[in-house]
Amino acid sequence: MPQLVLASSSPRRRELLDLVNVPYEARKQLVDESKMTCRSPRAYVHALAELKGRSVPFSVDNEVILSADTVVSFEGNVLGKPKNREQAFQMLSMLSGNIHDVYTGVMIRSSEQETIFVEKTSVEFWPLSKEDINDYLDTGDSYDKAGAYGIQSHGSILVKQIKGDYYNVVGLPLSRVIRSLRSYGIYPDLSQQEHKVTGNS
Ligand SMILES: Cc1cn([C@H]2C[C@H](O)[C@@H](COP(=O)(O)OP(=O)(O)OP(=O)(O)O)O2)c(=O)[nH]c1=O
Repeated sequence: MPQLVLASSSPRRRELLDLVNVPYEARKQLVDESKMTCRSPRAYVHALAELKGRSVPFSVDNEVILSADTVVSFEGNVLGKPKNREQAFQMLSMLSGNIHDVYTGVMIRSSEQETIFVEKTSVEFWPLSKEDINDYLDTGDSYDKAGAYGIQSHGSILVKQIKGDYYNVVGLPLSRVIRSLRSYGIYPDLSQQEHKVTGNS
């Protein structure tokens, strides 16, 4: 049986694989993202996903390595994680009332085959006042996330609508990843899902 290795320290990417019960082992990748030169967002996440994927060696024969990189792109600016509150404020001010794109690059590789793709989701923010932004920054949710927000947490309040895969914004385009993993012999264990029925009785 092929073994999936998630080359990532992102808690979000782990949670997303857990959501569909894909068994994996997480292994930290050690790529220095600050050394990357800026290019188009699509080329950037493609190159970083590949660098991260190749930085984790196979430790046994039947491993399948999965890596990813996510950025926010707005009017030619590629936004990664903010370094401090001031930068986070600038990013959110830029995104306020506008539509931006979130790109995630994904690499899947085994000793026999490789897949790399990039998924894009468009996100529209509500117009945000300085107070809205400062209230959000006070939550501390911004700092480890591209574009300085987390759509899955307090940042959901900032978002008016999205077009594309929601999970792509959170860091892994889940349905496309799961579909690609099939060709590597890796499948979600859907029998483990709990079925909870709620309602009036
Ligand atoms: C836009 C957005 C990004 N993010 C996160 C996903 C990614 O973890 C992070 C972007 O940083 P990445 O460099 O893609 O990933 P990472 O450094 O967290 O983890 P690793 O490289 O080890 O895999 O931003 C959210 O969680 N929610 C959002 O709404």
